[in-house]
Amino acid sequence: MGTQTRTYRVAQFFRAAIAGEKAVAVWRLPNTPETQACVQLTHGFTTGQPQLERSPFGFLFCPFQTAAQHQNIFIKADVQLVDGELKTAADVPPPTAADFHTLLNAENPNTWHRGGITQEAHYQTEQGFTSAVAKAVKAIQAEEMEKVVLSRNKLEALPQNFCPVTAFEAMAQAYPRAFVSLVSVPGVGTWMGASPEVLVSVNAEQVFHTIALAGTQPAVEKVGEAIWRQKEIEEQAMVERYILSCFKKLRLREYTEVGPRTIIAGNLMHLRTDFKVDLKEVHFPTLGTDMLQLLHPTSAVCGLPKEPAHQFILAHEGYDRSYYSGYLGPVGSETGSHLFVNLRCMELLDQEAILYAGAGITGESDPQKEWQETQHKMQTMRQVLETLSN
Ligand SMILES: C=C(O[C@@H]1C=C(C(=O)O)C=C[C@H]1O)C(=O)O
Repeated sequence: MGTQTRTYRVAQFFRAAIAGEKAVAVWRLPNTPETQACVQLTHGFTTGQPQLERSPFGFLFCPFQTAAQHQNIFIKADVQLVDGELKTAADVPPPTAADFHTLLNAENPNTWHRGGITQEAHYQTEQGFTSAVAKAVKAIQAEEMEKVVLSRNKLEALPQNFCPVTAFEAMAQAYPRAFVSLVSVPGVGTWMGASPEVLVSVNAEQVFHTIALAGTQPAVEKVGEAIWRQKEIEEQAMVERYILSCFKKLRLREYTEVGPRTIIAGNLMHLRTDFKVDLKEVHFPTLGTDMLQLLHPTSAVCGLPKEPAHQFILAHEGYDRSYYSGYLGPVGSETGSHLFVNLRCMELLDQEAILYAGAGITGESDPQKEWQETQHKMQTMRQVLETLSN
């Protein structure tokens, strides 16, 4: 009986990767039961602008804005865990694979990779956030831009004996419709989240998919009874328009558009419109890569027009978004590439987590309500931490 036929738990896989100083990703796609994981056995996981079509199987993890300390990361799936079984990529040298097997069979500690020395983090206060929102409203009323997404971060204590894989499992159970992930990269850090937002996805049948997601309110029992104000309707329509402008830039005219519909994301509801393109029909095999380049950061996390909104964020947000509102997900897999916006997420420090959330600001925004909205969005991760401390 060889080690290949043994089955492993996700926690074993994750802990072996951490003990071996390797980059590792664990994820579960929306509305699917399987948890998948991959580890890269070599170093050198920074990458340039992603090329989805030519990519080997792996996991992308990209920041809001690339900088020296926040680079695009690609975790090549040297070894993957599927239904408890290991699959090793053909190009992995046998001694390298054997070293990882040795680690897998050892008792490894419950820990995770930490980020660099950039953790002189600033945390946005209620006063700081609401005054940035008030400034944004003025700038929008002065027609300097139409919309800007302002966000903030918050430090929360981790429960005693916190285990990231147990937290991942709790998230996966609590949020079946979300993209649930746990990513840990040496020198970069450890992030986990339950994202409601597809950025770019191209499935095995070559169908491209993206969504316009915006507008937020606490979830009601019956989605059909949701009532949306003009502010949210317009805010979401801006995201739609932005996606359509990207299609136009690529001279793409054949797509399907469904929505906006009300969807539930944890304790919240959003408005969502789905756009799909059959890449075989339109003969546009690189649409995924091209749209990724044009879309990120979308007006759901940055604003409209993109440039002035981006500049406003850098000037007034008052902290470093790092990988929050970047994007992440598997690429080059048997089922295609599925990238999501890194939202409803947190970054793990030693004893604490940094939670992140933002809200779309328009000319009608009320600073206090926008602060409440970020509180509600942070609840997605806070609930997971609460479940684990009980
Ligand atoms: C910015 C976030 O969410 C985004 C902003 C939304 C909004 O402004 O209503 C809604 C969904 C997301 O596209 C976040 O969760 O931090």
